Amino acid sequence: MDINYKIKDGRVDLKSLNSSELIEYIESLGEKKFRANQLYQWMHEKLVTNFDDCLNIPAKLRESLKENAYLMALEPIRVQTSQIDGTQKYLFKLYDGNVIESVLMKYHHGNSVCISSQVGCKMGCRFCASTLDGCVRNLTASEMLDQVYRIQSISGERVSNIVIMGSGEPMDNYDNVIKFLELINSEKGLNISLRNLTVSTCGLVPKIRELADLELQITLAISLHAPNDELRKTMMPIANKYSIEEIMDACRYYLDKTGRRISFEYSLVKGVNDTKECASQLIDLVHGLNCHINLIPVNPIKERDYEQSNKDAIMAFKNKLEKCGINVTIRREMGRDIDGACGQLRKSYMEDSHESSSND
Ligand SMILES: C[S@@+](CC[C@H](N)C(=O)[O-])C[C@H]1O[C@@H](n2cnc3c(N)ncnc32)[C@H](O)[C@@H]1O
Ligand code: SF4
Repeated sequence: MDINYKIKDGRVDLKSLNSSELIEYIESLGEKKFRANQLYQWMHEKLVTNFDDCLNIPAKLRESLKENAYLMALEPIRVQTSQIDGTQKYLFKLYDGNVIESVLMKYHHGNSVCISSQVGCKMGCRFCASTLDGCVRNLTASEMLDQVYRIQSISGERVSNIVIMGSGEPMDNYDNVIKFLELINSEKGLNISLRNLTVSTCGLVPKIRELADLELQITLAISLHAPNDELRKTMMPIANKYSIEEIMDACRYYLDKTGRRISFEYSLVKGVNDTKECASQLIDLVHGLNCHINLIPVNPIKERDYEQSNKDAIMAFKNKLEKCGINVTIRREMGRDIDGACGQLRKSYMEDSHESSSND
């Protein structure tokens, strides 16, 4: 696996190392293996953000770690809490000044965190705020982990589900995402079951197949949004590279390998993909596949002209699918009062800071 663990002034990104890599690193400093186990526990179980908080680590080793290694800790710069349902949106500053967003959603079955996988996104989907300024960089495994760790520490809420559905295309940052899955699932860390993890992709077919070969018990969510290639190309540039047929083949492969039901995300846009004809095509497309369809009333962004389908059209679409025995839900809008589509909080923060710096 080609992951660059060096970060910030060439120091080693300790939180991205699994326990055997950490042992190897600590032994390379001339220290005993049990120190690595202690350190792993401080980082991934006790969720410390500072070497000085690792109380049973000798001061000499702490100093050496400060010099040679880096303990990834995101800086929370804004937290918005919904008065309606308690959903919280977090803005975090990264070590290089970039900003990302994550969301904590509270459900009856537990707390779910939606994390970002990249700073921005290069995929260019027309409805999405995350892609408006392109992709700045991939997030490291430690930066993905720390979104969960910080949210759990700040909110005091135990996180049981994670969806990689924030800004970025996880399959475009494949190695770091796989490492994140390994670490978050680690028994020595938060030990979150892979069954409680969802990776959402716009459909990078070769990576879906690579992921299937790992036979992990995670849920694969496909951002489909259109039932035919012609329409999909108007909404998502990736449709020019991979056809829906190729995506469906990859989904069948994923299902064969993992036994996991596939999720499809379908954002309903008024007059674009919410017609009876689209519903019929979608029914034909998923016929016989063990899947679930999540209908999302599109969240309009000011930079684009897409409008949300009206309630009647959404219900008619859902009913048509249901009549054909398809598992379908309409995604509940979480945190409507603090809303903004995914990526919008970051975008408005960037615009505010740009404005205030140009007014200085
Ligand atoms: C932001 S993406 C991140 C994961 C991955 N890149 C993908 O496309 O699946 C997560 C989900 O949010 C959806 N999404 C993005 N912008 C949206 C908007 N304005 N309204 C509704 N859903 C949106 C995407 O289509 C996708 O299903
Ligand atoms: S929907 Fe996903 S793939 Fe498309 S631009 Fe947004 S983050 Fe990227």
